[in-house]
Amino acid sequence: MESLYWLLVATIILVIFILLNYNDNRKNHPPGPPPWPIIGNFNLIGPLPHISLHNLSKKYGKLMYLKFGSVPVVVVSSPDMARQFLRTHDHIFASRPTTAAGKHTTYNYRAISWAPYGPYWSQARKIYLSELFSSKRLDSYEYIRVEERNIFLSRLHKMVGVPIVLKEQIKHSNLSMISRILLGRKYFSESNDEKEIVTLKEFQEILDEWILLNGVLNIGDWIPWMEFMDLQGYVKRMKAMFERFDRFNEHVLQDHMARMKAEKDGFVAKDMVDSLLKLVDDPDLEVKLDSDCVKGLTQDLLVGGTETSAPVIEWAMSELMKQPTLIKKATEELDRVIGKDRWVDEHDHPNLPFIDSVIKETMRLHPLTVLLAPHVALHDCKVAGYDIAKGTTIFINLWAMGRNSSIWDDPECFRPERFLGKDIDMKGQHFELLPFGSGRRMCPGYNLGLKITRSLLANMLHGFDWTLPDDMKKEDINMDEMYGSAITTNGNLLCVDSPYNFSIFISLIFIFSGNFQLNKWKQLKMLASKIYISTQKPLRFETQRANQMSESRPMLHEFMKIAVPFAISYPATLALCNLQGLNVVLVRRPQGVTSLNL
Ligand code: HEM
Repeated sequence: MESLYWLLVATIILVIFILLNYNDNRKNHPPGPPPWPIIGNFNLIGPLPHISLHNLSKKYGKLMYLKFGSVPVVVVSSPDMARQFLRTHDHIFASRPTTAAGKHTTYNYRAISWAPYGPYWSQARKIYLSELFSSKRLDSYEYIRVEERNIFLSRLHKMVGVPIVLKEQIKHSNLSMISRILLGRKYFSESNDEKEIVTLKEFQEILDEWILLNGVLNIGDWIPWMEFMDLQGYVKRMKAMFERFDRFNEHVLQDHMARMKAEKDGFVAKDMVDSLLKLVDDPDLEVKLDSDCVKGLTQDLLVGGTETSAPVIEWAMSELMKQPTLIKKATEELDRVIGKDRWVDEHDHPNLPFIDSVIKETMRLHPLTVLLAPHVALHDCKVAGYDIAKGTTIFINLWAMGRNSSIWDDPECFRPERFLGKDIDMKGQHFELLPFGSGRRMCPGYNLGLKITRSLLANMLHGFDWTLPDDMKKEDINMDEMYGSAITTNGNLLCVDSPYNFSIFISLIFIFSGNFQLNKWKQLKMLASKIYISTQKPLRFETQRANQMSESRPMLHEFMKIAVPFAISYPATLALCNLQGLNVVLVRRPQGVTSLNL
């Protein structure tokens, strides 16, 4: 009797499934595996979905049709098909699906990353372009990138010989850079002395959690009637993470609003939040902005600017450490083009084709967003003769495209030389390499992302030798992927070895007049640090008046903290100080001078 009951239930489910799929089955879909009732093809998707989909595409082809739960999904695994979706029919596929992440972690789709295609999204992209990503704006923030780059390099100097998790150091630098550009200053504390609303560690935890939760396959998004159960617990985590993120965003907003209120008509926008706030009452805007929009749009950039370059650089370094000959080639190029007496600047990048090829090769084998961000069809459409229904989610499998042997020779091998002399850029024009996507939804921050990535990677290679910790071999480098909206490694340990390249001398002249309150030792430390993080060019500071002196003191204190260990412990350093008037020359040579000469 009981078995008859279960047979009846199974038959009813089957009939409902057949009826629901009747219309669907009459369509000319791309090939794909047959779906199961309720779960669709979820049974074929493992913990790294891009790899499962890559394996399936070997059987079903470059355009593949699946069901994730009840949602139709098309997976694209070739450049010619990617072109169809991101260029030929871009206007149809420029929207995003509705997801729990969009609702619970981006102020109900007010951040543009999950915003549906439409007036709000297009207005926000225009604001981004004019306020942040235009060449003029990007140039105006170059000084911040240079300052933060130097602080990053000086932090590395301090860590000589100590195994570090590189990714964390780079994220720290990215976060500092992007916070200063967007928020005007860092709103997180880096040491116990500072009191901010979050510590660096807490803020990084929030961002990491955001990245993870915005990339997961949340069952409720695909099987809507199961949404309330939150089977994987992701929605609960989203809400908890968002509460912390919003507390931070709200604090930043209130801080900016207070200045705006205090300065009234004299208020001048100094950063992105200011610019957005000024637009809140703009009657000319097609879609009105409220404070959640300001927070959502700022949050998008904070995440995009912080959680992107770090994994790319970490992948690049992990690959390079496996092939030391590549590091040699990169440093030869840097020595030849940059020389040994300065850091690499942004305007040098066009002259560093090998470094550029390393970045392209990294993005080919380890694209950050392996399946791009999901796109969704706004209308029914035909692509390559197949029917694609309104509401279908499109995944462009960049990971599979990077491993396609009909496009790339020996695709599993990390070989930057393959890009040398080839006209393949990363700006969405060459569909075999789309790390930033292409078309309307392409990453708006690609230029900034590339500037930061190139600059940090080139200077890390230019300024330091890199080794693995003592007990580690090349084979032990962890290349396992951690899934999220950005794919990253587990965080390899690397050692910053000796500072590498600089046989140059640096001269620095401080001329102070008036009474200098700090003792001589502090002065020396200050100098050393200033010299240390300088761009290796002769540098001249003149401070004529006491008030100017006090203005520069906090900055000098900061330098001091950074450089003490370097100045006193680094053998190839000579500092000559004339402490009356503080006239200093510091010389560093790898094989030359061996003591710190006071
Ligand atoms: C190496 C660095 C970066 C990589 C590889 C990268 C990659 C991507 C990709 C693949 C997309 C999705 C494109 C699509 O849906 O077709 C995207 C979107 C986005 N990126 Fe980036 N990105 C980087 C840096 C940045 C930076 C520095 C920012 C901002 C400061 C940023 C902000 C955004 C935003 C706001 C979107 C959403 C755009 C939209 O939906 O219209 N990204 N990024």
